[in-house]
Amino acid sequence: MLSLRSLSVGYPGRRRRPARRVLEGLEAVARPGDLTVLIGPNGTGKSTLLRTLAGLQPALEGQVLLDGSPITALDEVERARRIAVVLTERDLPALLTARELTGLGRHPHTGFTGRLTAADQAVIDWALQVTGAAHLAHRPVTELSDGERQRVLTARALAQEPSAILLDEPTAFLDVPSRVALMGLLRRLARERSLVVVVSTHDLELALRIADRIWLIDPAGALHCGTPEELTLNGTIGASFDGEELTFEAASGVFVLHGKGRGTARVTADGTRRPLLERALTRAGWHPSPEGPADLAVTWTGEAYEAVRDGTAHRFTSLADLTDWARHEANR
Ligand SMILES: Nc1ncnc2c1ncn2[C@@H]1O[C@H](COP(=O)(O)OP(=O)(O)OP(=O)(O)O)[C@@H](O)[C@H]1O
Repeated sequence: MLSLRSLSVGYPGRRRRPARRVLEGLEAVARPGDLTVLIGPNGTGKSTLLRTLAGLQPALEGQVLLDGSPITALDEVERARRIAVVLTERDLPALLTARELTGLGRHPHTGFTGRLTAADQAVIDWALQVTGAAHLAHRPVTELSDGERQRVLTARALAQEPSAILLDEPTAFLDVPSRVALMGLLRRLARERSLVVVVSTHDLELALRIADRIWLIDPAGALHCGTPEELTLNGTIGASFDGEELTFEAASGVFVLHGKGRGTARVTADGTRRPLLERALTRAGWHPSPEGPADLAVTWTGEAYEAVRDGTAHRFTSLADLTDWARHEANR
């Protein structure tokens, strides 16, 4: 269990530079077996918090406890055995291959000689395999793409076989299927190995779908903890991320952009055509209104789209023509 007790994080003052207190009075718990996802707008302090949890920078106040012991009481080797961290590093040691870099994760376990046993090699193979980096094993790390490097850094953390793993935006450079796969892997590892996993991301939609627990830092610096559904239902997600032109729609779990001059649109269509039509009309500047009167009614007849606006019917055989027209009408 990783616990935050009255924790304040930030940067101490130096010479003429005043101290910068980024977050204060944090109370939270990340349980083994859970995927805990840290979200929050830019600059709210996610990286600062993760670095503090990893012991890479001192807390300004309060404590971080791992299984009840303050992390400041652990010596460096013990801390490296128990906590792995994946930061958004770009400067990696030159001349190392991806496999050698992953092997560095074994160092806290290899003792004085640093020699890797067959068991260590097996862990390294496993870590490269599960992160989808096995094919990169012999490539120099300095020649990897951003996404490839991210996989290898994650492999290094797994090779450490820690009890807690902290990752700062590990999905940032990954393509969409790989993002989902990595988050899925982290959740599986949390469950199977009873690991504490705390991962930050800007991918709110994925976070809300996959996290067991969310830690949300709001723009005022308060930390909210709960399941994705709790934080959605109590309005915390909306209050933190909604903007003038963007709303988080709880039911669909996606952000919706709304334009100016929007009216309501009712869609009649079967199957997946209906939500797709609603999405296309939303993009065109209309607000879907499943029931009741609407400014625009669109019906899929089986052959064409019939749109009724101000008592006049218009017929479109293609969705592109319908949305072009709807966009024009929305701005009329
Ligand atoms: N070395 C530093 N010294 C002083 N202030 C810093 C330092 N590093 C970051 N900050 C400030 O601390 C605040 C939090 O930064 P942090 O990088 O933790 O935010 P974040 O939530 O991870 O942001 P992002 O989503 O953009 O990655 C920001 O205002 C940032 O300017």
